[in-house]
Amino acid sequence: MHIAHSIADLRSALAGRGRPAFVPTMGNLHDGHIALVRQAKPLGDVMVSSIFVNRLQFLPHEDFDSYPRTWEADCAKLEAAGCDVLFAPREHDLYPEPQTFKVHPDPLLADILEGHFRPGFFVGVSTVVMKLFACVFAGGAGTAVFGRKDYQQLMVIRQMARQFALPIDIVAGDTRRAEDGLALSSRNGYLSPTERAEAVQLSRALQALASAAVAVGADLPTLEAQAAAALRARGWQPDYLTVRQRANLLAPEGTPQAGTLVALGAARLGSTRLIDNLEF
Ligand SMILES: Nc1ncnc2c1ncn2[C@@H]1O[C@H](COP(=O)(O)OP(=O)(O)OP(=O)(O)O)[C@@H](O)[C@H]1O
Ligand SMILES: CC(C)(CO)[C@@H](O)C(=O)[O-]
Ligand code: BAL
Repeated sequence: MHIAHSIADLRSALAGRGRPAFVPTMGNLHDGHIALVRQAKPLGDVMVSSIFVNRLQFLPHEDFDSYPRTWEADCAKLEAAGCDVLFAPREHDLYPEPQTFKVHPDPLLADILEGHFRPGFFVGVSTVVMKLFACVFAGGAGTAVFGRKDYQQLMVIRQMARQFALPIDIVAGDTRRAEDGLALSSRNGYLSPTERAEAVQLSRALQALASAAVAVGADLPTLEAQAAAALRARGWQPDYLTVRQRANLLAPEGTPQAGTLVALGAARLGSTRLIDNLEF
């Protein structure tokens, strides 16, 4: 596996290697990331991953400084999974001057849910992903794989690729879970043992919300409030638990078609903020 820290080194490592299949990450890799790498590998001629903790997508009070950085273990996992080129720029390699040009996604999609509770988050994500794409796909077309766990992020990136006519196929990877059902996430490492045992309740709450939502005469706002109250009673601080249309993340209107909805949730357990979702 070739490790490139600079854009110039990345481009020379990729020159003449064909179409990249790309998996961007913030490192501290777990089996969810590695599943994306394995899924991406046959989708291109050269498998590229990136590790970059992107300051632009963190609010000042968030965990940019404490975000887990596990460089040696990450390299070993990527190499074992068949990654050909790892792009790991330092901050000044990717942002040699202040990034004043930014990608501003559609507020209808990006200022709700995650974007409401993390203002500016999707500007930071879209900007860095556009820049990573410019670095990795300099030679032309390819494929990039993103996890469904970050459901809204996947939708924002898809819309960005479509509206900018980027020659990049955006492919979704399923959410990998621990045995108890907790979605794997780098931030799970912040949980105490007691919190870790409790953490699966977020996905259970989404399952219960989804089941209740399909009952005849279900009143979604009431069910959503009840789902949040049930988590609050267990010691969580929910940001949202909600049922939305998969197509646009807006609230469903009328009687939705089967298989068009998604339950999404974000909640804090102690100081750890977790997200999850369930299509139904
Ligand atoms: N459990 C998972 N299964 C599949 N893909 C995942 C999973 N968790 C994260 N991903 C995907 O991996 C890519 C990189 O995500 P990231 O490095 O932020 O990991 P993360 O575990 O989600 O971290 P965080 O805890 O910071 O949200 C994203 O496309 C994300 O959706
Ligand atoms: C896509 C991404 C690598 C951009 O920093 C990040 O948001 C992530 O890891 O999901
Ligand atoms: N997993 C998406 C990146 C973030 O939470 O900052």
